[in-house]
Amino acid sequence: MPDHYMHGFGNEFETEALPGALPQGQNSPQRCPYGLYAEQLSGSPFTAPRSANERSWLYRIRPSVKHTGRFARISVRNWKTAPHIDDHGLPLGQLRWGPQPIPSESLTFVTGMRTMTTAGDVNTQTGMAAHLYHVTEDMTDDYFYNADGELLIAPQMGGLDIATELGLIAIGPGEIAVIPRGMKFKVGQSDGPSRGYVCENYGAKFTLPERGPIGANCLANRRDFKSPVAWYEEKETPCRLTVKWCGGFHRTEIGHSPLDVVAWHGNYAPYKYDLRSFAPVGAILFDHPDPSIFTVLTAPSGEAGVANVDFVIFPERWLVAEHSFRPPWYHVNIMSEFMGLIYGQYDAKAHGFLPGGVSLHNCMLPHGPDKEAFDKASFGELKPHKLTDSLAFMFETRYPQHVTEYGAKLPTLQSDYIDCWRGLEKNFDPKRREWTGP
Ligand SMILES: O=C(O)Cc1cc(O)ccc1O
Repeated sequence: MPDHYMHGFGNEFETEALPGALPQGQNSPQRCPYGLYAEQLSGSPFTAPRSANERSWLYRIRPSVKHTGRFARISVRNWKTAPHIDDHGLPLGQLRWGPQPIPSESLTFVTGMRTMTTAGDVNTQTGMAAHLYHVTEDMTDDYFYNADGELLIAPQMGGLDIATELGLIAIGPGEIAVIPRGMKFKVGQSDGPSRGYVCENYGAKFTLPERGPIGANCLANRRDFKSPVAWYEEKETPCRLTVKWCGGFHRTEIGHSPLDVVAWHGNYAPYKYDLRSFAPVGAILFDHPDPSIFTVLTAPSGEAGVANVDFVIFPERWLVAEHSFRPPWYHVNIMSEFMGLIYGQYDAKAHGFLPGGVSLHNCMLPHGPDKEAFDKASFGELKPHKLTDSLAFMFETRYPQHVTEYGAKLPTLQSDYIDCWRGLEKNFDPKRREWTGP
């Protein structure tokens, strides 16, 4: 199959599904080719600095005003939006959930969204929500857009075909897609039921982190991001468009597909990225560096170095550090960490943290390797070791993450999670500086 993507991050792309559909030399000609309508989709205010200014020009069969009619409010039960604090009574604690079985009921990407945590406030465009999704039904005539934020989608099981206004994106486990705020799309399954994780980012868009002294290469390289070429659906049959707006869901009935963009140019576009193309940089002599070295994408908050949300991965890599405790160290921090596992095992928790599961280490709650990982790392031979079959990730935000009622009541919540640290004993002996074991 030909690669129907254009490579690069934040590029100024140009693409047309019909030859000559893209107006030449101007954005808004008196009459567009093929009788198309010109429309600008702005992801930033007009006046945002050039480096953060994002907009695309869409040449479409009908303007978006024809893709919305009168709205009716609908309920999408388990998709919650910050500020949202449920009174479920779950006490403070480090939390972990096992994976959930794929439900037997019919669920689309929208109705199958289950919010685990919310943080910040959608009304001030700060914060995020962490969701789990289950898809068992395609959104054939159902379309959706999210005015509340962009969606970072990370399948854990089964693939997704995402048809967006700007083109088609296919992703599977190990890949992510990011759908910008305000972009219409629908989701189908590519190989049976799918489940995975979503970060809904209410804040400034995800961008690539600065590399500082690392230089011009490694981590997530721009060329590995892919945006789709133009594609359109000319469908003149009843369709529904659902809009999520400040936490509410609103539906409108239309007589055609809203995915009718025949050509587009600009830098406000959906994209996909294969997490296995991330080039990790790490400790090649000693110690365990801060996990920020594995930041794939960061959504800044306006305060330097303080992310609205970071998307961090823990990929396959070589562990070579000498005389060092190699797994994550014990940690108490201001940021709130939602973690998921796409496949394999995570080195700080070989058991209990399972693919499709979740752990939540909220603001200023201690966490770190379990007893088993501590013992292995403290007494294992420190020869070079390749960490294989492992892909975990973290949505890390400056805002505390509030667990929803749904998350609090899930039967997969592991009430014994705290016990993974129970076996950590007092080893301190003021008379013995060299500690060789219990
Ligand atoms: O395992 C975790 O919970 C996340 C984590 C990873 C790491 O490399 C260092 C600290 C940390 O909290």
